[in-house]
Amino acid sequence: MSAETNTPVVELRDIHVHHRARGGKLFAPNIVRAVNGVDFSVSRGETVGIVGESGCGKSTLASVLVGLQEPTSGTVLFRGKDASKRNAAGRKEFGRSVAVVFQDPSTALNPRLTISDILTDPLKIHGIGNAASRAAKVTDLLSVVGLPASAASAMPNQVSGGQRQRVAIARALALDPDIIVADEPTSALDVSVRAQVLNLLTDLKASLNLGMVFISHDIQTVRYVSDRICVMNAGQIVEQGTAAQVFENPSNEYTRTLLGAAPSLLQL
Ligand SMILES: Nc1ncnc2c1ncn2[C@@H]1O[C@H](COP(=O)(O)OP(=O)(O)OP(=O)(O)O)[C@@H](O)[C@H]1O
Repeated sequence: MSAETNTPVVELRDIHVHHRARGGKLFAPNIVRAVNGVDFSVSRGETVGIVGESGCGKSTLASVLVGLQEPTSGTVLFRGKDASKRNAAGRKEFGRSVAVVFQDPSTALNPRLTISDILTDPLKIHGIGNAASRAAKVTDLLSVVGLPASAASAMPNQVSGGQRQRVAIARALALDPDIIVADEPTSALDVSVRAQVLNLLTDLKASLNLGMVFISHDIQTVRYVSDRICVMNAGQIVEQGTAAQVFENPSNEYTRTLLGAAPSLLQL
């Protein structure tokens, strides 16, 4: 891990992601501008919230941030260097440094692997350690996310939804990342465990000095965890600032609409 806190680990410059949608014609396809000119950065030690309604491009932006999706145009910088110009080792380093936690742990975890195998896989893929050190790492990871060591031998469907999301978080931590991108990490969970998982993420971010990108449609949840908030609408970041700035003095009409429609943390 890098000790620097202020240099962005990932920086996006004028990112566009366009998808071909259904319909249209061969020479006149329907184009969805899922992300439409976004500048964004995240450093260690900060939580950046991305909030916006369903379909505004949050998940597409997340997949560019973690290197799963190539933008149609624009530049992704990883530790200050153009990620697209990195060699295989550099791309592997990107994958190691920026981890992702998806919305639904039931689909994000391989149901045929034990939890131990799920946590060991990233270490094997990156050639880290031997059998003994990996087993010790699994025990460590489980403890960090508040699960007993005995969970290692369980299958994902033998633990609760909240525990499964803890396993997904442990997997994200396996390679000692700089940044965790959490895409609606509590939305698929029972209301009763949402706050626990949210608190786990914020505690881990603080204790490990991680950078976190927290993506949600719920502006109150984003406010609870974020140092800085980006409001997204129709593929663009229409407002950004500290939680206080965005909540107390929103400059954009869309932000005011979101705030007006915001339910509350009671939904957690
Ligand atoms: N592979 C794809 N092909 C075509 N259109 C896509 C594709 N992926 C996303 N889109 C479209 O791009 C837009 C942005 O989608 P995206 O999933 O990034 O939004 P989101 O804010 O994360 O929404 P949600 O919270 O519902 O996932 C939507 O209109 C979506 O239908």
